[in-house]
Amino acid sequence: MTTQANDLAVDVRGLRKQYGDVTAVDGIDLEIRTGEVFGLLGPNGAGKSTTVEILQGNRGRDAGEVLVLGSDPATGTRAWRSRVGIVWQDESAPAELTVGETVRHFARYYPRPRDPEEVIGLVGLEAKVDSRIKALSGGQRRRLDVALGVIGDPELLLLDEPTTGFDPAARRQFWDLIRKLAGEGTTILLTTHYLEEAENLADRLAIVAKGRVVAEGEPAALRERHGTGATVEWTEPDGTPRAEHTDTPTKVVAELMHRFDGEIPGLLVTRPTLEDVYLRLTGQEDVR
Ligand SMILES: Nc1ncnc2c1ncn2[C@@H]1O[C@H](COP(=O)(O)OP(=O)(O)OP(=O)(O)O)[C@@H](O)[C@H]1O
Repeated sequence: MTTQANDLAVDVRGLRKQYGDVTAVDGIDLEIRTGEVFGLLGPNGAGKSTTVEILQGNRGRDAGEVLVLGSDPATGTRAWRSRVGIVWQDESAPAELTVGETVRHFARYYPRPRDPEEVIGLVGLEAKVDSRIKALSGGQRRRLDVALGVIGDPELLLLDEPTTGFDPAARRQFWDLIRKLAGEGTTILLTTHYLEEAENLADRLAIVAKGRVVAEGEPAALRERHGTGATVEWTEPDGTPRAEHTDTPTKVVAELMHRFDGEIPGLLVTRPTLEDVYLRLTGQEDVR
């Protein structure tokens, strides 16, 4: 099936960005379909933030074609900007203002904003509407950042490492929020270091390493495609644990059955996890 150009919220071909001697983005292609949650997953320094900044129109590029909601971000108009929601890292909203004041204030920048009270509810900050920003926890602060990112009712939301520094409970609450926004039809691009986050949220993801996309697709399909073989583990009669990596696990198990003449002690057959695939593709196998 070919994707129509107008089904794409983001269409990137051959993107390159150099900082002096450092090649941050080395020929990235990306297609993000309207309505999907897309994860850009990769280790530190892979080029994720640079890519997102270029999509936001906040950073120039050295080469490549980039269309975001049909426009080149480098020449994006004010009307285009109002259709793209950006969740800034370390948003510098005035600390003395309350949550309610801040969201209502930002709403005035947009031609067709969402209702501020509804957005505060959406991000789960109803109880904090009269709290000053400086009194919010890190996770609540991040929710406010998302509220400011969606107050203009964007078609596309760009989130750069939205949950870095969250505790596990805050991360899960944040995932619910992203799913809610996706359920309303917002196209979402998020970058993350966390494989679990990408696997839980993303309809499709691209794994980036050293400025290149090394794999792309639905999480389950990536595991299928790149996670070859299986590991068969068992225990020998003298108690020695054994493991064999193989492309034909059924054959190995059949041979073991024959040798043991029935039950195989400690039998375990495992396929590579997406984490194994990710670590291999990003050249981090040794960290396990
Ligand atoms: N303003 C800059 N000036 C010089 N080099 C930069 C600049 N911004 C990023 N880089 C370099 O470009 C490369 C890619 O950085 P980038 O921040 O895009 O990666 P990232 O995948 O977002 O990493 P992280 O997960 O650590 O945020 C890195 O080597 C980084 O040091």
